[in-house]
Amino acid sequence: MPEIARDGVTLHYERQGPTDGPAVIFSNSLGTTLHLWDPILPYLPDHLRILRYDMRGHGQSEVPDAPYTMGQLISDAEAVCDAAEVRDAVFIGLSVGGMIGQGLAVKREDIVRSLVLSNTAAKIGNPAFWQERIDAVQRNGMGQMADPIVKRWFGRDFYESPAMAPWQDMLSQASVEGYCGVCTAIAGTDFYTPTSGLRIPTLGIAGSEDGSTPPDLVRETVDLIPGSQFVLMRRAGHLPCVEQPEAFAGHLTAFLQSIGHL
Ligand SMILES: O=C(O)CC1=CCC(=O)O1
Repeated sequence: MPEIARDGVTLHYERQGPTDGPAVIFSNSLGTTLHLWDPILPYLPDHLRILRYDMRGHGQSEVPDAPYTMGQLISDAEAVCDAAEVRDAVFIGLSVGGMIGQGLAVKREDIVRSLVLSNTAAKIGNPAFWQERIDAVQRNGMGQMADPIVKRWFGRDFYESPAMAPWQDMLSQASVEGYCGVCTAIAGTDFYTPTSGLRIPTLGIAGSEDGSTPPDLVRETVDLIPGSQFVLMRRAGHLPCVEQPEAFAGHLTAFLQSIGHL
């Protein structure tokens, strides 16, 4: 079970694929673990070198006391990439994972050669919105909050299907401390200026039914980066890699081909 310690916090990560394959890093969303990406793995090319990790406060990574900062989340991702000796990679980040990707791309050009920004933005919500979420989670616990949050994650068809249950369970099992710590990091992040300076190939992915980061918001962010591509996935919500894994992997693979990463 590979893990590293940074800043006194143990971070869990997993690797798949050949060590000499083209590298991709996956970074997941608030309240999820690295298993968020399980559904797309069977549809990706075999020779990719895949790195996934759990953010601090999530999955099998340690849960330090909240609050956390975006700088800490970015430095954690950087430390995982350094430990796994991953360079020249495509960073695929969903929601807060996409914020981490934007920050790491600014900080470490040697690690992030290209970005996939799925269901994310340079700024998500505002401090009052996130404080309300923190208060509600601290008052009610993750178990009670999982249903209203998951309702915002998925398009209607998926939300009403039995396939939704494991994802609601994942959220119910998240640590309140870790969840609230990351909410604070998101609340304090506005990457419009640094992201506007990025000059790397970028693909934006949005879901037509995403209530958390609607398509216009995703598009506004990827348009900050000249030459970026954008895909709208219809009938998908905030987690299209879960709802439509084959289509999501198809968009990803086509992008990797288009930038010569495959
Ligand atoms: O859980 C949500 O409300 C959606 C979300 C916002 C940032 C993130 O990572 O997930």
